[in-house]
Amino acid sequence: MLRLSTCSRGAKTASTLFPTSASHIHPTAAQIRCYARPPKPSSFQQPTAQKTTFNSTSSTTARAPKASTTSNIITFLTASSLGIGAYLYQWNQHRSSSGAVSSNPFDFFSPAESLTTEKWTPIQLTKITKVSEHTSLFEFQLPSPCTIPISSAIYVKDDQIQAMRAYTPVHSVEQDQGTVQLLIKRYSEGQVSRFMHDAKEGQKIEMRGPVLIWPGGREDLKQWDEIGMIAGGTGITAFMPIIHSALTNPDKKVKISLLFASQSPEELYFKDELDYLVKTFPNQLRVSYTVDKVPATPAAASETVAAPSKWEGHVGFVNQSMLQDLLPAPKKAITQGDVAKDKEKAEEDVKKSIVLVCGPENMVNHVAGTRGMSGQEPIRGVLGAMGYQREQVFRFPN
Ligand SMILES: Cc1cc2nc3c(=O)[nH]c(=O)nc-3n(C[C@H](O)[C@H](O)[C@H](O)COP(=O)(O)OP(=O)(O)OC[C@H]3O[C@@H](n4cnc5c(N)ncnc54)[C@H](O)[C@@H]3O)c2cc1C
Repeated sequence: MLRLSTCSRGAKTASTLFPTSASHIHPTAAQIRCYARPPKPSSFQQPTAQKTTFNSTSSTTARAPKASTTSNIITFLTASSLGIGAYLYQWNQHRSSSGAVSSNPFDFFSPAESLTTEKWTPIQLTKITKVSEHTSLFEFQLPSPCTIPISSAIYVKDDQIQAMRAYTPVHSVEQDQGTVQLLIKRYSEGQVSRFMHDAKEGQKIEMRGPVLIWPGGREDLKQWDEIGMIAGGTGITAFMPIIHSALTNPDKKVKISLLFASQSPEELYFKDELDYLVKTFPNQLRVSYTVDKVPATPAAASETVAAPSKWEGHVGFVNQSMLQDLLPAPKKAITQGDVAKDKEKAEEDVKKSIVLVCGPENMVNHVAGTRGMSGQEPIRGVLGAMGYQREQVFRFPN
């Protein structure tokens, strides 16, 4: 069964889509700090103009001790409106200096909501970068800094038709961050992906989350010696933060091997970054690529597409020969017949390596068999034929 508890402001437990029955991973309930930070009143400098006005108002009152009740009320109302005016002025000063997105000056009393699982929040789309013919990177400015856990998803809503879809933040880190980037591929019949590709910079998009998909934070990763990854197309978004987290962890050098499959070289997103990381961490990271097809002629290739003569990766759908020297080997299955000691050893063995699969449904089905609603269906497909068991494979939802 899927657990969908909430992550909310004030350091509550992360939401998770991770199956609670999965025995091979121990979700450590990553704490998500995702909260609004209203400006502190004490940090505001009272503008000189208002100070003068306040002084003159109070001195007027002091010089008229016998003023009537009516004039006292007028004085009080004047002072109050000047006070509110001063506050609004200060708020605007603060907004323009901090770059905060909220347009509500009374957020001082009711803080600006940041991204939360509890409700839809309009988040400003600040930048769109085209990365291939059908795919763009969308950057959003959060109303206030928020920790987006590694391997989490954010829901995006097309509010015209009330449809929502999950997307994986590409550069999530284990610290407060002010922006979120989503890599979204446009499908010609797709509702939310078309809505996003029609969106304009400056527009606000309704979002909800983050929801933890797999515990891939620095502490969680330490339990593994080796992680194998098979990504299909935009499925690479789930793996980029895990790779960064593993490579920058000084406490444990987890080995990572990745097979990245895409339709064409152009759709091998972040390839330059991955190649750079392989050169920088040659003992820790291995990456291999496969594409459905390479462009027929060099002339057919765009500037960003590798010409056929330059293509050195595999061609074709994921198969055993692409995986067998790359991934951590399949572990011995634990059977009822195992004596307690062997079972313990086999369980320990299984814990040390895992294979993650993320991509479009067809690709995941081909590689590991259908995940089913629970994500717990037996491993079939290419990995099943190679002897991988359910305990050693995690199929990301798609
Ligand atoms: C946890 C999670 C994380 C995800 N992260 C990302 C991400 O980072 N980037 C990203 O682009 N997508 C991601 N997805 C997929 C995304 O949620 C949507 O399913 C996708 O954008 C299509 O939505 P749509 O509304 O445009 O299409 P829909 O209206 O749902 O589908 C309409 C038609 O579009 C086509 N279509 C839809 N999806 C696919 C597909 N995957 N492959 C081939 N054809 C398809 C089919 O023809 C389908 O019939 C993620 C999904 C999950 C569950």
